[in-house]
Amino acid sequence: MLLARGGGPAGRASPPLAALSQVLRLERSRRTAIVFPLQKLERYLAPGTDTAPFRLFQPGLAALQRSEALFRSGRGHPIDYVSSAVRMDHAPPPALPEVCFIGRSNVGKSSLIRALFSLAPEVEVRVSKTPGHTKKMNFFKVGKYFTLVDMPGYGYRSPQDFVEMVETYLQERHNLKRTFLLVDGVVGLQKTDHIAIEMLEEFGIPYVMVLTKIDRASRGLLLKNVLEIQEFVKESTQGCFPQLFLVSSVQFSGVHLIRCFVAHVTGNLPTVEAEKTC
Ligand SMILES: Nc1nc2c(ncn2[C@@H]2O[C@H](COP(=O)(O)OP(=O)(O)OP(=O)(O)O)[C@@H](O)[C@H]2O)c(=O)[nH]1
Ligand SMILES: [Mg+2]
Repeated sequence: MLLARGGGPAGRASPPLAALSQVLRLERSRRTAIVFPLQKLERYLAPGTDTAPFRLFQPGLAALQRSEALFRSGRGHPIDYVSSAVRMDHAPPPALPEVCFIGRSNVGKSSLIRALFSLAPEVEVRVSKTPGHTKKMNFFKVGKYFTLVDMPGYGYRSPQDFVEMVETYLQERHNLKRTFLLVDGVVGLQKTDHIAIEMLEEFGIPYVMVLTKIDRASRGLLLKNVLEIQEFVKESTQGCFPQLFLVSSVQFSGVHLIRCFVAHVTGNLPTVEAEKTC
């Protein structure tokens, strides 16, 4: 596997904590909060709470570093926006393993993708305060390893052809390895999220839930939402990975772990490494 090193072109600097080397300089507890935000919550749970799903995917430093290298552009390892599509026949050929990010308008899909790509500053990912900003499926190519798709949001001000566009994509995209369903960490699961979950379940598409904007939720609220969703996933879903992922695209918490999970599900990380613990 190619491990590209070095930064992108001069110009935009990477945000603090975008690179593991920056995180490793923090003291231990703060480091855990950034790399494994879900584990950080563990100590506030009542004794006897089932925390096994908190640690299903718990990569070691080598795996985290290997994944980060994939997300760092460099000579011989370009990371590029490829194209936007509203119809499947406009999508790029399904040549590489792919992951996509779906969720309600404004939940933070584009922001998370921007954070994932922060070590490739030449890649532009647009975010906006206004819901309904992303109107097309935006495809990004990470070297010769995988593609990543930023989807328009559902719910408020979603594009009219959303249902047709996204449903068709999910049903037809054979190289799709995992769907990341983003849920707002402050408000928890909403009615429209349940509709999306039903659709993923019905199509038999493997997915994983990501709680976003955790910097905005109090610890109590976050715990409540995490436990509720975890229970729901256990009792009512088949295709959802039992471990929730928590992210703040502003503070960078959870972003390194998602890079690693993307590398893992697209077959770019040896299984043994993904299973090793820190
Ligand atoms: N505090 C905080 N704000 C965030 C975070 N992620 C996104 N936001 C803000 O939420 C708003 C929406 O973010 P986007 O990333 O554009 O959301 P989206 O899901 O792509 O929205 P659509 O394209 O409209 O579907 C922006 O104002 C972001 O700055 C986060 O982790 N923390
Ligand atoms: Mg967007």
